[in-house]
Amino acid sequence: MGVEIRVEGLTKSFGRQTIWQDVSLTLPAGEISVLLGPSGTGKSVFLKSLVGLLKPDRGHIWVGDRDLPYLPESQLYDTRKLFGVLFQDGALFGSMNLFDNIAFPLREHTKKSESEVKRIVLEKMDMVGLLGAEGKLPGEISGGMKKRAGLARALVLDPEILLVDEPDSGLDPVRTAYLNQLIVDLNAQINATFLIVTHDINTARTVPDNIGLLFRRELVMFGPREMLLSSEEPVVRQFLNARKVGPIGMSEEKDVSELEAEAKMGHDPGKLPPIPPQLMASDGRVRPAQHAPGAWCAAHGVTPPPGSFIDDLGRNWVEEWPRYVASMAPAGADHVPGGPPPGAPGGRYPSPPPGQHGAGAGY
Ligand SMILES: Nc1ncnc2c1ncn2[C@@H]1O[C@H](COP(=O)(O)OP(=O)(O)OP(=O)(O)O)[C@@H](O)[C@H]1O
Repeated sequence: MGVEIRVEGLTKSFGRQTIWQDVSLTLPAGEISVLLGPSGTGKSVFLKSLVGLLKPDRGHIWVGDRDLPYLPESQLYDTRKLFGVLFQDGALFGSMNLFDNIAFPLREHTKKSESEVKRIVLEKMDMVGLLGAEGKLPGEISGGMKKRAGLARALVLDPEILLVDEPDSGLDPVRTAYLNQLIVDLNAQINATFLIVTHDINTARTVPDNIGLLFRRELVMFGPREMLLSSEEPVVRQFLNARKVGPIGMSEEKDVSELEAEAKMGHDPGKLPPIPPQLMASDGRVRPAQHAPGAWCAAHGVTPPPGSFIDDLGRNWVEEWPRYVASMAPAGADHVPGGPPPGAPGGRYPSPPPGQHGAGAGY
């Protein structure tokens, strides 16, 4: 199970430029969180601060009982091994083939034998669907393959925390959909704590357990996906619905006169769209940290927008969920007698741990 990361009052500036201030949030262990924000709001700076590549001006980053910004170099080095990071461009070495790129952290940070290195590299390449491409150079493969190679490299030290910076950058919508599925599948498999920075609204709406939004040098909101997707807060609503109406302007924020003009024109932000069902692991399993659809809304007395949690086949996943979970195999069994409920994704899923699925679990 991944570890929880607790960020308290974190502030970062470069010279006189404050990037963000007083950021506090908790990345729950094993859950997938997404960080959003207009360009330049410091999302990448936040990821780099989390992994200790940038030092904040003040505040705390608790990883277990270690406060990362204040660790002596030797402990920081150890703590960093808990993290796997996929940088925006994959950060692969151009002159090394994929095998050597992915093996790099193992050869650099462990004393494993070459046969052990080979076993681990091939296992991770298999996990991201790259088996057979070991000998290719980064310049010979597509953008999507580079991302997957970067992911395999981020996984070789079996991280407890996986940070992913813009997995969708430079990818077409279909490749983005495949990569999103891979991220959800990996979370189901390794159960680490994930934080993904993205601009892709579809990713933000369907993949994570939690969403955070940076704007005007602050973390506007961070919480369960359902909380943000049902929020009436203008910035959150504008961003998550990719609309022009709202406080975010062409170059960061609109001024008062622009907002007044918008109000005079009678522009209103419209109705909130339905909350889509969350993306499931491709074999249909419930991720250990996954919450029941509608659980946050039910626990907080929030009526989700009409049409929420209904999939393309018209099934309402709030109603479907107890049946879906109940039909799962008993712990240890591989297959569900009779298969999954009609139309449920995949046909093979393990029993979820107890206590994960009741309304309000974990909130
Ligand atoms: N090492 C650095 N030194 C000085 N300024 C920096 C440094 N790294 C980032 N910045 C500045 O911090 C701000 C935030 O950058 P960052 O890349 O984190 O934004 P972002 O939200 O990830 O943007 P995008 O969505 O466009 O990738 C920018 O103004 C950038 O120029």
